[in-house]
Amino acid sequence: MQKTDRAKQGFNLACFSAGVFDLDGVVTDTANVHCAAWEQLFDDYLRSRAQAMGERFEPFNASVDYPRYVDGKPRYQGVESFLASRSITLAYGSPDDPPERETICGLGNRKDRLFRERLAKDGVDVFDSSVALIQHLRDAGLKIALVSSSKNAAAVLETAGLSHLFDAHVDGNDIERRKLKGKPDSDIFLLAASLLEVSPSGAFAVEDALSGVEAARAAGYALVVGVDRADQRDALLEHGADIVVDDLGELMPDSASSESTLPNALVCYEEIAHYLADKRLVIFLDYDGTLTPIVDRPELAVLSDDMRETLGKVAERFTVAIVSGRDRADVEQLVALDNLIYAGSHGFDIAGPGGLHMQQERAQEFLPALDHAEAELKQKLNDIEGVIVERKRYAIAVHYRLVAAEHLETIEEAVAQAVEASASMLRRTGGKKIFELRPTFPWDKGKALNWLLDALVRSGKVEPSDKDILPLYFGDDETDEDAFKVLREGQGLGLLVAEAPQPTEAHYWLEDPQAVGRFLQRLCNADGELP
Ligand SMILES: O=P(O)(O)OC[C@H]1O[C@H](O[C@H]2O[C@H](CO)[C@@H](O)[C@H](O)[C@H]2O)[C@H](O)[C@@H](O)[C@@H]1O
Repeated sequence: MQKTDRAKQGFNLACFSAGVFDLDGVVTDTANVHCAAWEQLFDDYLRSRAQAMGERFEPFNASVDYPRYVDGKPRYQGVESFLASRSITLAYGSPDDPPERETICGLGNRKDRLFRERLAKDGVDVFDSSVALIQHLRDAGLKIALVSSSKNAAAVLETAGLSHLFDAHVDGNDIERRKLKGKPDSDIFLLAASLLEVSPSGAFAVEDALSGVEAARAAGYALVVGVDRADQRDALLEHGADIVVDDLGELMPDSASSESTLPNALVCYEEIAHYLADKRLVIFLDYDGTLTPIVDRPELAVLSDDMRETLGKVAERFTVAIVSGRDRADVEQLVALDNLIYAGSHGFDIAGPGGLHMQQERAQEFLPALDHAEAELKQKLNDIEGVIVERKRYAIAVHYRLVAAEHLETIEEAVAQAVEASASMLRRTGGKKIFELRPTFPWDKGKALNWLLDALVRSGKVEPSDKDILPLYFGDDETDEDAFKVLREGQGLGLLVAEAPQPTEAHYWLEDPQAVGRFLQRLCNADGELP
């Protein structure tokens, strides 16, 4: 599925009370006009300086210097920051300095003259999809503010005929008048929220500049949307964006499907956190596809150091159980944290701190059937390139991710025959490019989750005191649906990890393991009671 569809289906900005939009590069296509003006200013200046000093002229690099030193910052701050990167120090001067004066303010004013000349010549191009989204959100009752470091923001809006879209403005003139700090400081985002009379924790912010997403994140906005106009998706995420889109049209709800879409857990974090506030959380996490991305071979699914650190922090605050289709010993070794509970083989084998232990006794009865099926499958599938027959204590996974499509039928047939030959001891289940043979004994991740909750209460590890115990289960695969179903029928929240919302028993979705990490970090960073 295309990235566009993914975002469109999952994020409902209308669930916030307000939104704050940057101008240049988000609403109007003026970031490139700014960039061109900066380039002209610095190239002229650096060239004449190099000539005067007999040095080599090294031009402004629009794709590196603009995002790093200038984009999103107030004019004089941008001049200072770029010149510092070239080890050039100039007197600050005064905002009244004429454009010809060699001061920070003089150069800033020169850039402004160049920008205005370009604007007068070329006019303002508008991102129609951004305007349509803002109009839609206004119609849905949201308050909308504009934040811009530019002193030209009002002029740009006026020229584009867009002033009516915003309930409040904060721009470069406010920064100067109120002595605010520019982006990446949080000042102007905090001011925008206060002008709208909302808390940043109930609002979202939209930015295309690295300094901008950083500023919005620092101000505590519930959701920071990065708009990637310059091929810098990863950098936007690193600087604080929760999600990144190429175009704001991706966030426009599709009237045909919006009612049936699953809400995104990061977008609705505040809503979830309020619900969790007076509960005692127990956190269940699947491994493959949830804590690690899906990769070609099982042994390559290695937990990142960041995720391990996050899990460690979560476990300091909440009870955490890893519930995996893998063998318990395997997943224990991959996660390598000793204060967690591990449930392996889809919950057939459970162990945790304080002597917690359970192995389905009846599972032993299925071992001969599994041994037999393993031998049969290995023998039949031996010649098919790419097949992996992964024997686990209480299951066999037949992986076909690396197999050419023409062999799939043969594999499926061999699996069906192995099930048939097991005389009702084994059943086939599915997963991500795997067929699994599992005992017909009625046990799955959902039943394991219930068993664990009871065991935790019995052992006193989780006290059913004044707070309700609330399980949160994160999973990405078919076998996790058993757990989601238990939560939907009882209490708790299921969070599906998937590229896009899909039919599920889960309550929310998260895009990938990185989003799971971000959600967990927010949970464990929340002060005192959640949120
Ligand atoms: O319950 P889980 O912890 O999610 O385990 C489910 C299966 O995960 C593994 O297979 C899956 O991940 C592999 C590595 O990314 C991938 O190559 C494979 O296609 C996926 O199905 C694991 O190997 C299985 O044993 C688990 O049952």
